[in-house]
Amino acid sequence: MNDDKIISGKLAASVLIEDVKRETAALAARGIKPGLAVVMVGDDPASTVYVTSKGRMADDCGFLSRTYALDAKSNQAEVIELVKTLNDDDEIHGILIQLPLPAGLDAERVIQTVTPSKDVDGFSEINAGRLAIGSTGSTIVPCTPAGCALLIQQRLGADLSGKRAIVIGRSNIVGKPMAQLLLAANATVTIAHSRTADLPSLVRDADIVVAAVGRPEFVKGDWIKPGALIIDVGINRVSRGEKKALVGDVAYDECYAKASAITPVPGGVGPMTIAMLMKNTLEAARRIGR
Ligand SMILES: Nc1nc(=O)c2c([nH]1)NC[C@@H]1CN(c3ccc(C(=O)N[C@@H](CCC(=O)O)C(=O)O)cc3)C=[N+]21
Repeated sequence: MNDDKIISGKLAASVLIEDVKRETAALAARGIKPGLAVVMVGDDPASTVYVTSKGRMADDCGFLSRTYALDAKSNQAEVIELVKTLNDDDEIHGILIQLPLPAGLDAERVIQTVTPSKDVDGFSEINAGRLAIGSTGSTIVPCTPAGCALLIQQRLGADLSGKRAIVIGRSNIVGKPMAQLLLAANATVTIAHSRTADLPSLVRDADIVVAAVGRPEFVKGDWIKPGALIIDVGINRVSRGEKKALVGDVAYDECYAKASAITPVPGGVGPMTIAMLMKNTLEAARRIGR
């Protein structure tokens, strides 16, 4: 079971978490305890699971962890009010608005209410803009693409000069920031999406494939250039006969056969997302400095 073609996000995440724990203990000596607030509206079962595991991980790291579970019928003003209160709360260094928000709430407005220094998801205009202009320093990078970039770097090195990457998906949460990170690492980047023509032929040119489309087993093995590195961001719950299974956005077995390396689902990108959230919260606490 030691297949080095499989990129274990689970393992890489546990290494990151050990770092975070050590650095959190060191910050405690300066009287700083990172505080993470997760705001969830409604009771979507998948969101409940994610929020619980984020809270547990924050506790594990030695953070202050607070979860706000608001009623599904909360109105815009109530949610905004809570976010503003957290912006001003000295115990809180990171604020995460669990997505999706119920229809009827303006998610974009809620997200943009989070003060950029506490925006540990990296979704604010300031953090997205800093990433886009290649600003180093205080940018907070969205957790999922940051985790993917680290996995890519661990396999291929920090400099992707001469490599072609394709990002399938153009969301603000994954696709766009992922493309920025690949570009910053000198890759030649294509962003594909639902309106892209002849996706298979674009994928066939790519040395790095990042699939973030949200469609189960969408990327096929015969699209993959032999030796490509595949990062599967998808998490799709599907029925397999009687059973339920978790599958990614790539058809795993056939893509595995062609790839030099591939992330599994589960145990790939998911755990890296949570680890990066902890890292972003620690970093926010260190910068805020109280
Ligand atoms: N503001 C915001 N930020 C997010 O980062 C965010 C969000 N909203 N909304 C929902 C998505 C989803 N997400 C996951 C994180 C970890 C796993 C994870 O650790 N998955 C495990 C187990 C999966 C399972 O068994 O369900 C794995 O892939 O191995 C999955 C999904 C973060 N999200």
